[in-house]
Amino acid sequence: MTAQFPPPVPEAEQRLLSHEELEAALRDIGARRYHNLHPFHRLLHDGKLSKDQVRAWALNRYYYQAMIPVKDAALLARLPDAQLRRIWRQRIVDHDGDHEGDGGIERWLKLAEGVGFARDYVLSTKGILSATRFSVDAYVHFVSERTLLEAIASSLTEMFSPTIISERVAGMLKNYDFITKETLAYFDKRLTQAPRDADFALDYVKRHATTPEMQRAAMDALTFKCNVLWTQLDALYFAYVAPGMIPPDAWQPGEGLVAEGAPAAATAGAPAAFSGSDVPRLPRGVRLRYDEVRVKHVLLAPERTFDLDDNAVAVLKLVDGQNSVSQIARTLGQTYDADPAVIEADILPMLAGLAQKRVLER
Ligand SMILES: O=C(O)c1cc(C(=O)O)c2c(n1)C(=O)C(=O)c1cc(C(=O)O)[nH]c1-2
Repeated sequence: MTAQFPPPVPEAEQRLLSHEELEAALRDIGARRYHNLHPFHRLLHDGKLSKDQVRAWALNRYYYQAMIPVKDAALLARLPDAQLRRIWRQRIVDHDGDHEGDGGIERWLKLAEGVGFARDYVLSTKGILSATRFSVDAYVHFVSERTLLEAIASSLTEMFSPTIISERVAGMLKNYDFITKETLAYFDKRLTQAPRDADFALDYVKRHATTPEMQRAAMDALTFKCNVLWTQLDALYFAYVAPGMIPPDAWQPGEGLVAEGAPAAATAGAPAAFSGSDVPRLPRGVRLRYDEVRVKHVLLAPERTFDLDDNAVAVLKLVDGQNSVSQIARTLGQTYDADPAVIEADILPMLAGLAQKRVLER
């Protein structure tokens, strides 16, 4: 196939834009490509996502938050003068805080805990989508490798973030009963931090993009960054909305959560009791198997085997990640001609016991 010649660059794009024209061109990029336009955000803000889909967003976005100060440290290291470094270092403080328990990363962890995650699971980043990692890492590399002007221009998406943040906070509070103001506290500070940062970066770009090529490079950097944000939402949509193809090793609903009703301090310890509406499932790597030698069913977990009594086997055969505890009890009630309520009362402690041994989750 023959490559097409690139279209000739229109005259207007080759001349130096005034500061106002440059700002208008940058804003136009945001108006067409910022992630407020992405269908995943529309669903998120309009209350159309399930709790698990909101969890997937919170979990993946943690990686972005965690890497922002790494990106800013890479940029800081390239700034040639003390005054610029003094200004830029505030961004690192905003995210890392001045002491333990402070800062944006900590507040994002609170958000993730607020939707049910165990802190250690979020910190491990093991459940995030590869596409999240790729895009965020691409941002860090871009800032490390491109010109300072491009690195600073790539942060200009923040010009558009106060609008999306206000819309998101209002929409999520209105539409999800599991979201509280405390859960979303992360965004409070961003409403003042983002405009401050964006104003500085915009001023820098206007003053330092002194040729048409440099202005074009700044616009391309902002476009790149819009794509960094957009790609993360594409991946979330594909995995958790439609077609719902969760890649191997990425977070599966039910994983990494603190059992509902359990106090936060018990995070790393035992999961709390199940209720009838919970949908139990076997964690990744755990399987129900018939052991030919022992002539009985066992639960196979990595490097462990659990013996099961007949009742547990009957229940576990119905654990498929779809049936709730009450549905399982009803099916068993029909099979054994017994009262489902009595069965449910019997199996709830059994399920909690299995969860305690980490061979069952919801
Ligand atoms: O909630 C959002 O939609 C959103 C967007 C952006 C952005 O536009 O890059 C940032 C943030 N939040 C944010 O919280 C944040 O700390 C941040 C830092 C940066 C950056 O590029 O340095 N962008 C953003």
